[in-house]
Amino acid sequence: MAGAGLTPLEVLRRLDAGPRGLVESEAQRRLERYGENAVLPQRPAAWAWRLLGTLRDPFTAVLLGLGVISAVATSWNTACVIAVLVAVSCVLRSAGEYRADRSVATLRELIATTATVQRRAAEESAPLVREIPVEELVPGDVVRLGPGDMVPADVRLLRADGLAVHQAALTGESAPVPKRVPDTPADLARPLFDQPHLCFAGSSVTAGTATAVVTATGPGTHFAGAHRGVARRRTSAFDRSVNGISWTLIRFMLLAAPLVLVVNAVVRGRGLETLPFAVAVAVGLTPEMLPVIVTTALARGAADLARRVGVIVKRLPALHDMGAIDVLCVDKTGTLTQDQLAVDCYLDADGRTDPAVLHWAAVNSLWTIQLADVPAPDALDEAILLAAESLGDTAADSADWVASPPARRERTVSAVRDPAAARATLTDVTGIDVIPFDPARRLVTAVVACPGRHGVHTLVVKGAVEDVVDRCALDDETRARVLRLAERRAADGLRLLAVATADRPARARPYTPADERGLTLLGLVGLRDELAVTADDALAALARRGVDVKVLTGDHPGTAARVCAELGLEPGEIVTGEQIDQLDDARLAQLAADRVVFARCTPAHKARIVRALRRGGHTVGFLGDGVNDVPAMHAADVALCPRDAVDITREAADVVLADKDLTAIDSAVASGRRGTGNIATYLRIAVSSNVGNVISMMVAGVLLPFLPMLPAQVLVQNLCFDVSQLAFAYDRPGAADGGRPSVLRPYAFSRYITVFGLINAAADLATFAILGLVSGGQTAFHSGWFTENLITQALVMLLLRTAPGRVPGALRWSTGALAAVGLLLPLSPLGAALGLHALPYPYYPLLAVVLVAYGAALAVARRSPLAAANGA
Ligand SMILES: Nc1ncnc2c1ncn2[C@@H]1O[C@H](COP(=O)(O)OP(=O)(O)OP(=O)(O)O)[C@@H](O)[C@H]1O
Repeated sequence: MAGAGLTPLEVLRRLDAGPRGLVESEAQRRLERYGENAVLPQRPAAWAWRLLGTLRDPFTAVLLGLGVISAVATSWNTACVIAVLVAVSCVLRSAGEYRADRSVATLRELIATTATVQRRAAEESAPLVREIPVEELVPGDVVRLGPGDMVPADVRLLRADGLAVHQAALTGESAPVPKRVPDTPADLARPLFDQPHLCFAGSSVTAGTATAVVTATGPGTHFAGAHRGVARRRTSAFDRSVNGISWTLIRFMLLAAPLVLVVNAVVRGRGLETLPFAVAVAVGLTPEMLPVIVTTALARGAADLARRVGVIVKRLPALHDMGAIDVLCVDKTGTLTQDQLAVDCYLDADGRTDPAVLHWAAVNSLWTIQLADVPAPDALDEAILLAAESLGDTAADSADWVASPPARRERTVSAVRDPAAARATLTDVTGIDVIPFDPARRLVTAVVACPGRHGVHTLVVKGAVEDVVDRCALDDETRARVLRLAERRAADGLRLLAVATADRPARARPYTPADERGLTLLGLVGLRDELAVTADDALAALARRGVDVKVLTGDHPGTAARVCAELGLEPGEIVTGEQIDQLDDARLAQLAADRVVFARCTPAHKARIVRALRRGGHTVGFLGDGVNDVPAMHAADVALCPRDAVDITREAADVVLADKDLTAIDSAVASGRRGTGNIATYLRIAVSSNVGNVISMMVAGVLLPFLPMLPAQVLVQNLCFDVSQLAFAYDRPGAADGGRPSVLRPYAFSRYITVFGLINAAADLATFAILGLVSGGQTAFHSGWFTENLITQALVMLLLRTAPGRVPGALRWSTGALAAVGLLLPLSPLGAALGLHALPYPYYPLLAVVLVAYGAALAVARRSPLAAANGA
């Protein structure tokens, strides 16, 4: 970054900006000059690129390879039909992807990230802090950063308190990096990303707060310059199942061609002239419409979810993963509870009501909000200030900051902007410093000066009871008594904080966590957090769908247990963060699978539990709303958050829920299962028919003195079948499919296609027998088998759907058309060009008999356990 060694003032001067922020009209001019602050270009890819992109698909690559082999063997017919096949599948796929991308982009706009910026209406006006879309930021803007914010552009810090940022997307380093405004000139020998006073677009704030000036936006940022794109994702359930099955099929295809060659050579003594036929058989096995079906089925599901329940799916494969989850981990606060807290009690160490405890908690809250420049105050601090005000506590007069939303945020920010005004409301203490809240320490400390106590600074600490008590000078008995008191109150479902203070000689040096020692315990504050209204219904619905819910919280075990019990979730024995630290990965995997509630978890604990569950073979979703949930969200197969979660959480989420309505999760799971059900139906039907055909071709190749079907006929039949199967993207899978997690399992899938493939081959062989009876000629054989093949495939599409009920219109039309092509094409001039012709009349009633028998066999096999193990 040019100017890394400049002082803040020099940077501001160079940017022609000031610490009070830009004037709106100037910001507008700069926006026109520098363009939008979009780190990653949002422009849709051009058609040509989109088409070329579809060639990267493994099925297409194999088809192209087979086309090249055909061309080399001068089998131009086969090569041409393969080229048409590839072209049709690429055009359909890129059209489907274009539509899907457009609808996902529209949905993403609904959850666009904002930045907190300080600007002025006119040169002489007071600065106003407000939220603007990130794209509207310009160089010279003064921005506020707080926990959970994405760093919206490259910035230079003007002020920072306990700031730590996660810049893995830029440096690959997973631990948060502390950032501050150094007292001494910058050390230019340090790498740019290690400079303490610079933060970069693409990183996010994990703790602390800051005010900073924007130095570069959009394409000018280091993130855009490095072309790193978004951080690499872990392999998801989608990758494992759909891609796993694709590769199984590709291996199968690559085996089929040599097998046909060998069988024909050994049995019939045929040489390389069988090559085009062998290639056609391999092509016939390819479910080349799979990518089109996947995109269409998932995009339809995502659009439907957004319309019906306001759920936004940011990545289409995540919808498949929603259908696959069998474990959903949720944090407690703000997810199962409303995070709208109210103070219930304030007690001294002996459990007696003591207003002084609330007073000091309020001092901590007030100065935390003030000094830490938080973009939005914590619900917990708001509740404490409100309670202190109702108690008439002078220190909390400024609880008038806490107005009802949405005015709340605006008012808080303007109060922060004018510290003199805020200080006037505080009659007794003055804030000096703050050590912001950190979910790993579970504490926040405000350092204040009390009137009449010159030369003394008072540390006011509030936080999780165990963590505060650990830092207090207490004898064992008092310590045990306080912890017992906390346990009793937590069992009532209260969220508890301990409050402690300590005096230190006044100093100019900043305070650090090392100063939080030898404290004097004042007592406990208990807060009540109402349950989310939809939480119990949502948990019950998930249980019905076979999804286990686990609660991973930073809160007290007692509070977590009580909340779960109230929601009808049996908490069982609770595991704490401390216990997790004692376990190796294997034991944690076992424990994670068995237990329901995990309390006193740090962000790292939550991520470890999710990883352990995944290693144990579970497909795991994580629903969280706070910055402390982000590592676990990254570790999960699919990450969910409510729409009002902090920026970084929304950025990490794959699925964003409308508001806090948790029942929407059930709709997303159902929709994911529907999409996967349709994909599985396509795969089952396409592949079992194809496998049946390959078996028949092998047998016919051995029995007949000629090729059972010409290569071009195989390929045309395949094309018709593929196109008709696109209708599966619009199918409604059976109700039973929604009752359990839907994962495409290659092994169960292989068994299914073998059984139904054999039934299909049996129908083909019966047809061969009829054809031998009515006409022994090669052309009649080809035509007869062509017709039978398309009609049996239409039949299989109708009979092997998972929902035996009403057939949707798209499927009725496509199967009707497929059967019609099978019957009529041999009679048409196009059929003649393909080497097909009309069949002798006795063939048709005999074919009808085969079709009825085939239908009956399918209906019987469908009810067998083999059909239940359908791979999805
Ligand atoms: N603003 C705060 N000031 C002081 N202590 C806090 C504050 N916020 C949380 N704590 C303490 O830290 C603990 C952990 O908080 P954290 O935010 O990690 O999780 P949580 O909000 O309790 O639960 P969940 O993980 O379910 O969201 C809390 O239980 C509380 O004791």
